[in-house]
Amino acid sequence: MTRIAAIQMVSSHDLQANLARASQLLQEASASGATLAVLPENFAFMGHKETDKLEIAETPGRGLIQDWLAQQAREFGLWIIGGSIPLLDHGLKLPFAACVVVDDSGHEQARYHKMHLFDVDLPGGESYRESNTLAPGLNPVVVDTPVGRIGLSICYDLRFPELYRDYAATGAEILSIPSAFTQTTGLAHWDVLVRARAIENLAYVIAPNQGGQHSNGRMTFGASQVVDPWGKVLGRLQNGTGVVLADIDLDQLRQHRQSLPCLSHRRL
Ligand SMILES: NC(=O)CC(=O)C(=O)O
Repeated sequence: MTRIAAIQMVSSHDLQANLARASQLLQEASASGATLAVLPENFAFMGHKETDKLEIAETPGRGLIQDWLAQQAREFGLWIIGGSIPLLDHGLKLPFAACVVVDDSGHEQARYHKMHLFDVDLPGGESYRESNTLAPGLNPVVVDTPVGRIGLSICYDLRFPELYRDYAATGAEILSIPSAFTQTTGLAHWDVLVRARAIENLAYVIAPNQGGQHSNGRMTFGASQVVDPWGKVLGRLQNGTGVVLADIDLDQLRQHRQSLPCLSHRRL
């Protein structure tokens, strides 16, 4: 059994304040015995305008937020999945929303770019156009960690089950979904989608969310959670900042996959 932590935050436009709060929560996770912690989407920064993120964008492998991730991992002896930070690759006009995974020595082990961008007009009038300020990622990414094989994704990706099916087929045992789900869509869809991804893939899901009112006026849903392969919610936090802890038991996962082998019953 290995303990993991989903970190819930209410990030603002104050980068230093966000990193200081995240650090307290990572320390709490480590002191509670976690081996790996996942920070939510936009953990380091939620600007007033969508374009504000361009000001804090870093180049892959270099920058204040990536250095901070490495230092925190070393200090607390944690693997950290850094929900998302804007990373601008050479020659590109727009950054990726990148999920950077560092090991407990502070070395980067994987990097995933959010594949599905949140371009929506919701019935109540809320509109989002992530593709104005972000480039879409092209590839699924799995990473082997001391906790198990993890399939990486970010927020809106949650709505695309084929990504997680691909991860299950690649041997992923844990699905990581750091998010900043809106209050409106979270209320309607978050819990059911998170549990569905766990049940249909017989995988653990770790889904840390942003949860509260942000300095830009935006409301996010919270309800960060860890779900086991049978769909049981092992831990959940509705609002505000905090740490959700859960124990991963890969023997139990294998038993579930053996007794209900729907992953090998697929016909398409
Ligand atoms: N914020 C997102 O990327 C996605 C979201 O809120 C939703 O899918 O709903």
